[in-house]
Amino acid sequence: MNILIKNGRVIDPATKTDKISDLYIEAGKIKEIKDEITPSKQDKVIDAKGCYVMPGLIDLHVHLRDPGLTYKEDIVSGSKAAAKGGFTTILAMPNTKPVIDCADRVKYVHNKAKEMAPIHVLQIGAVTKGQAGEELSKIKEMADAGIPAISEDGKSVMNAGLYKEAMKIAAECNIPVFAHCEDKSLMEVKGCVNSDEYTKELGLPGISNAVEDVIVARDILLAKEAGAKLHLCHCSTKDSVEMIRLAKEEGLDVTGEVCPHHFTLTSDEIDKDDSNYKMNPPLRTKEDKEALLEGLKNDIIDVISTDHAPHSRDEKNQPMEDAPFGIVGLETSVALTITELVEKGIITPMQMAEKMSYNPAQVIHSNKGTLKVGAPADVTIIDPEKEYVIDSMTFLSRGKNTPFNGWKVKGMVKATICDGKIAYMNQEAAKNFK
Ligand SMILES: NC(=O)N[C@@H](CC(=O)O)C(=O)O
Ligand SMILES: [Zn+2]
Ligand SMILES: [Zn+2]
Repeated sequence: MNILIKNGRVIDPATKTDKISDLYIEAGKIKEIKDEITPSKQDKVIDAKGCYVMPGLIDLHVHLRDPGLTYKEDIVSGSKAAAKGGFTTILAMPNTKPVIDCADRVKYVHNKAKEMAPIHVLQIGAVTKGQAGEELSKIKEMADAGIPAISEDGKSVMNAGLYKEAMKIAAECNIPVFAHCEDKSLMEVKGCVNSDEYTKELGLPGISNAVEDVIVARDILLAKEAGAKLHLCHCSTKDSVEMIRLAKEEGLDVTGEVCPHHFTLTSDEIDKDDSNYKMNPPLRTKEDKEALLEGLKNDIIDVISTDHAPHSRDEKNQPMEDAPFGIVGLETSVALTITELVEKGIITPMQMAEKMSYNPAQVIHSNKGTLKVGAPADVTIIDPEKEYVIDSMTFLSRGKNTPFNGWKVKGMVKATICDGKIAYMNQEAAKNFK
């Protein structure tokens, strides 16, 4: 099937293109971008007037919960939710049951995804066996099986010597290390929200900035000595941003990601009785959020990822202290990025394409994230003017745990095309789809 996308605003960071054009997809590849392309009879035509046409979005940080925790999500439900959210590639974190720490488990995810997912799913390998922090997992074997990165996400590897060994192996395999930065020994017992005046008033135990910051500092120093490429997950504090700035200034191979909830909400907006405001790291102060926004604006922060962390209703339906950390994000990320960042003039649409597609591709040394002629036809079409109200009941994800239910937002995914095939098409858009 050949697809002609008409009259869209084609935004491609790789070629520095930002122009109203037609884009033609043939045999799964980008064939041509021109002012005006005339469709032949058998072509599918998508009217993209008023829409961004971006390289397919890439989410470096997703929890698919498969294997073992599929009551929360699985590869099929998660990848369908991702396609609806505009993503053509997602990276799955290895904190499943069992943990993904050997090649066979990587292959299980890749094979199931190839068979059943509408988009590309890449499985990340754990740093240590069973994420127990004691013995390294089979990193080389997993690298041969195609992992794009290693990560202990959900926790930090507290044994710095062991972590440095892992970093050296990752460097040899030419894959990055994705770091979840958290020193649990620094947080209050049952810490569940940021440590500040407001949460103290609420009587909730806290997680201070240092819980994150000391490990960010450590991991940058370890990566420097190990010669590894380090990607810092879900940065939430102002000092994280500052340390990434310094690392970059020094020429280290360090990148940072921020999640929509951290650039949208602050700790003083937490509803004490709603654990959908509980995630790790926690919502921080206005000062931290400002630093994240500044980091996004001046490109210290390279990547916007979701940290999509689905949990069941029963699990989340517990008091703040007892509920698990995490919220879903695949189906709200584009709207929050447009509403909070693009509309407010913090980043340009070009920067949005960089942080949600081109830069994530660069982090994992992928040739995706571009609309160059000849590239695989992974394309996302977004209507930035479309206003709607977020309704978690319409999510394709099994997880409905979001603090953004009922929020009025702007920016809707119209279509997601993966390898030249329609992975998702918005109902309304489908009506005009010839
Ligand atoms: N972010 C979260 O709050 N939760 C994640 C773990 C993680 O990303 O650290 C999860 O797996 O549920
Ligand atoms: Zn994490
Ligand atoms: Zn995570």
